[in-house]
Amino acid sequence: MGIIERIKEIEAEMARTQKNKATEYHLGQLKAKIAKLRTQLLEPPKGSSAGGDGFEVTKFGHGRVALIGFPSVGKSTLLTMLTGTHSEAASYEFTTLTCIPGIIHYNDTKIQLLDLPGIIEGASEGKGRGRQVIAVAKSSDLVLMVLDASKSEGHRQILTRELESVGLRLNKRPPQIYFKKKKTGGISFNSTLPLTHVDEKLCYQILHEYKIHNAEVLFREDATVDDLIDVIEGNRKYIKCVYVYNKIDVIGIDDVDKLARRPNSVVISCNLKLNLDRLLWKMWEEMGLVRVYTKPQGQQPDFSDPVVLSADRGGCTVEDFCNHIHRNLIKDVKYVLVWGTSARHYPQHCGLGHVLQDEDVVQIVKKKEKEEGGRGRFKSHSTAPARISDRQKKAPLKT
Ligand SMILES: Nc1nc2c(ncn2[C@@H]2O[C@H](COP(=O)(O)OP(=O)(O)OP(=O)(O)O)[C@@H](O)[C@H]2O)c(=O)[nH]1
Ligand SMILES: [K+]
Ligand SMILES: [Mg+2]
Repeated sequence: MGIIERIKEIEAEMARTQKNKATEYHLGQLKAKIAKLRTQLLEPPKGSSAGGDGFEVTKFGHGRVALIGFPSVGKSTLLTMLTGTHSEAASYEFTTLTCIPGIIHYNDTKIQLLDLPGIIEGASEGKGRGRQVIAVAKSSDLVLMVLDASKSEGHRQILTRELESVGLRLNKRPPQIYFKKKKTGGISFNSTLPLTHVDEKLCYQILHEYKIHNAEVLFREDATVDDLIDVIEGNRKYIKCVYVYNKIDVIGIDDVDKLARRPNSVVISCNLKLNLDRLLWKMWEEMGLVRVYTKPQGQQPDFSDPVVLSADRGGCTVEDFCNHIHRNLIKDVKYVLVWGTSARHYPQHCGLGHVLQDEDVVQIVKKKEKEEGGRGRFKSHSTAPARISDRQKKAPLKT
């Protein structure tokens, strides 16, 4: 029996099983069995080469965004509108067959947008090009789930399920469960609060299913069995997702209004060029990019060329910023001067641990500069940056 058939069989058994206190342990065990099989399913078949199907696109820019959706919802039309790169669009399904990259220039940053083939129910099991598409989604910083505003809401659920079943978690944070495998000592199970979904016995049973007999488990929130399995599997990918309802030109205003009010959703029409600026803004917000402008001593910063940091990718501290410029820079840094929203006063003298915010301006003061020149600390940074964003204007500038 193949893996997919085994998953189907266990799912059928779960559907047959009544949910109550007595069956809770059995159901938990079945869930763990399915999770293990799904992980097996994700492993590339032996002897298969990774290349050749047109899906390998090199990462480019400051972030990667993937367009995921059913066929003919308007993904390619959207890529063409936002990036200027042409991607074939047509009224028949599966027009797009590979991964097509484009670049969005926004707020002095470059964001890679990827057009992908449509996916259908069963994609996670290999239907269509589902597996490849989902692999690209996993490599992204943000998923734009494109939906046809005139079609049923069921599409969103089906897509979410497909992505979930291969370990993608949309708009969720990792469960607050500490889990560490040990060599000896048995299983220690603790929680910092009363638990309503999982007890010690259930936890043991799940761990047993994974043949784990020595481990430390600490629940820091009232997590579920599924959360526990996610933590044990350890290969889950937590990605932000914006739901993009396209084709609002073909539905009534009341329906548009309802969709627009859903969380993490943006309504657009590619045909009428409606609300695309709002979509870009939302995309930018969700990516959480932090632009930092470097100010050479005595000069103005180059406001067209920021160092772009992100909490998800490497962090936003002064140390991350320095490492971004040059890997050996850090040992020469004495302190930095910061102008911008992260600074309490302008300029603020900050150490390596200081967390920078979007549109901060940073001047690096090196150890030897001070020693060699013997210049006064305050004279050396006498020029304040000329362009300061509206948010930064709230505090006065030192010159
Ligand atoms: N009414 C309306 N039609 C649209 C809109 N955007 C795209 N379309 C049409 O929808 C059809 C499908 O568009 P595509 O961009 O090819 O859709 P896709 O999601 O890339 O499709 P596949 O590549 O086949 O998965 C085309 O006929 C588009 O002209 C829109 O805002 N409103
Ligand atoms: K199409
Ligand atoms: Mg397409």
